Amino acid sequence: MMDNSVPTYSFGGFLGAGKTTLINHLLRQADGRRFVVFVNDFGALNIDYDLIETVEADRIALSNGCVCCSLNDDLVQSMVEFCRSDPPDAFMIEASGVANPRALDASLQALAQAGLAHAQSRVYVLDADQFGGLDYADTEDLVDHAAASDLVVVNKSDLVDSERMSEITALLARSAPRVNLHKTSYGQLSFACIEPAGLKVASDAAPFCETVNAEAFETYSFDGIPLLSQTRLNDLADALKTMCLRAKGVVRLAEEPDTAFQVQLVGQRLDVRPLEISSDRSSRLVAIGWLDTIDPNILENLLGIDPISSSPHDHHA
Ligand SMILES: Nc1nc2c(ncn2[C@@H]2O[C@H](COP(=O)(O)OP(=O)(O)OP(=O)(O)O)[C@@H](O)[C@H]2O)c(=O)[nH]1
Repeated sequence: MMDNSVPTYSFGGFLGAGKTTLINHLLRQADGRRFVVFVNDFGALNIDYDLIETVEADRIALSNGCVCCSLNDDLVQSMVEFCRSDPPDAFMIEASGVANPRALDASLQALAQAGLAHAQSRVYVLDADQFGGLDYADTEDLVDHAAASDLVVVNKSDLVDSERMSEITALLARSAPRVNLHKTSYGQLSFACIEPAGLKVASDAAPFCETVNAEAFETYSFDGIPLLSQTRLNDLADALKTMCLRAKGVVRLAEEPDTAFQVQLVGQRLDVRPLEISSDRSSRLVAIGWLDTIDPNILENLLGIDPISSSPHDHHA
């Protein structure tokens, strides 16, 4: 029975660590296999959905909640439907950047018992540049989440020197000795590395645990943003840097209205570049921060519209 069940790869990691980038890199190695990718964005708009490349993959968006709690049932139901009607070669689940990776374990165990799908490997992406920049308790959380995975991908190696990278890998080796480690830049990892056969260490089965700190975050989502001048975009970037942990979206500039630009902010690092994947969707932005750090009036004024939704994380464990 297990033979027919669909292998499932799950991807966790803090806001902006590089989960989507890694998944896209892995999808480019699909080699004829059909993947169904579940993308869970934190916020009412699923920006990642547009950023996942879909050469041979189906994308399913799970928005406005978190697979760690409120969306778990939606995810399981959708996986069951695929397994019964049109099973893919594999599932990939990108958890939102605020999810505890353990929260998927119970669902995957239930699907395995039903002979439908099973956890193939649990991948955790760590941002080498941001790691340690959060406060102590949050850094502990990341290490704890990493320890609950089979494989930790220490990403953004291009942004840190070798000494810093060695400190991070030494810390992980001490705190999470039973996970496999890979260092990457832009998620450039061979698919073979995430296969069980590619894992050198057999990790402990992580106990299911309901602790998530997701309610510590708030998010504001804006849809239908009018054309922005370059100056307005610069002011927006400055405001986001002071208030947010993470922002992402697609905007259009008055100076170049036919080009959609993707906006990516992780910590203080801002990246604005033309969107490679064509999108006819409206201009959108999601801003995520710690609770009570975002002033929505400032964003409303800069964007010229009200948020379509704002929420502290709606946490129902
Ligand atoms: N310099 C550098 N930037 C990277 C690397 N990997 C990803 N990025 C950039 O970091 C930003 C966030 O990457 P994503 O792949 O969207 O991160 P994510 O974990 O999916 O983000 P959330 O789902 O919002 O939590 C984007 O601007 C990426 O281009 C890397 O290795 N080096």
